[in-house]
Amino acid sequence: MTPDLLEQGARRIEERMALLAAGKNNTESGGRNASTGRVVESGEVDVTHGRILYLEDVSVSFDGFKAINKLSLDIAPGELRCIIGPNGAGKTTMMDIITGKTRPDEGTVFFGSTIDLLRHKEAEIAQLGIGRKFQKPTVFEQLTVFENLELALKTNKGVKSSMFFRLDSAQSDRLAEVLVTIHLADSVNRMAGNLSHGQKQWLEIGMLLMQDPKLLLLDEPVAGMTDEETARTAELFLTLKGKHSLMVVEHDMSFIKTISEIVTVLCDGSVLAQGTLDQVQADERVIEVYLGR
Ligand SMILES: Nc1ncnc2c1ncn2[C@@H]1O[C@H](COP(=O)(O)OP(=O)(O)OP(=O)(O)O)[C@@H](O)[C@H]1O
Repeated sequence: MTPDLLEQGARRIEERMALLAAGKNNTESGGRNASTGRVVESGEVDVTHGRILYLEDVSVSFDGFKAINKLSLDIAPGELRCIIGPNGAGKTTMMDIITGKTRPDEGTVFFGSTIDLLRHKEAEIAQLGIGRKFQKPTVFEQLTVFENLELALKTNKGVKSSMFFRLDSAQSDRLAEVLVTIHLADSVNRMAGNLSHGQKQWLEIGMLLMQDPKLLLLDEPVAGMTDEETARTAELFLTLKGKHSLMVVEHDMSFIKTISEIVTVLCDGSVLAQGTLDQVQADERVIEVYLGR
């Protein structure tokens, strides 16, 4: 993502924060900025409207039960958005819809302003630059940290080209950079199976980073981590913010407090509240359904 686009994203977040500070809790997906008319190169996501992800009036039912109900939200380029909400609120289903695993019954889901995600299959969406990390780490335990990261570059390649795959110098540089980012530079030759739970989570995030995703969806990334690992994960996410857009679903409020700018509260498949953590924590409706009295 170019500094130009990141600046636009940052501006959009600042505008949102100013709105929120003024007490205008914007839970709608409206408020589109006028296009700057910037020319978008092929392979790049068009964020000239200040959005990398845009959902409008999305609904899906399972056996007549509305798991997602007219859900609208959008995310700015480079933003780190936290999503909270009670069990069954629809957080995972929302990620399933964004990544093409579940098709909604109705609604709009756009990546940037030109890519209609509902027209793409799951594998294509990953290739477009949306990476997803599930709650449980799924690294290759019998391979080293290095091999896991190297493997992440081979995915989506044919068997033959995978066999003869060699890192070029740009890829080697990227791998070295990712190792530092995920705090595993000292563990490059360790078997992934011997890493701690937190380190496995970081390695899996590193595998996603090897593909340089524009948007990362992270489902309960600090569940099961020690306090120290959680603190380092917060550091990691704050490093990623700006370079990537992140959507983080988490129940750990102290973690959310460390990393959050805007927090979206989902309930019954739609946005119940949105704002800074202090704002949503003070919202009676959020206290009622999620945070408890
Ligand atoms: N494939 C499915 N078939 C039937 N019901 C489903 C399916 N997927 C999700 N649901 C239901 O939709 C609702 C939303 O589930 P979802 O997993 O998205 O919630 P969540 O907010 O991620 O919850 P949690 O915090 O517990 O992970 C739940 O009531 C769930 O049982």
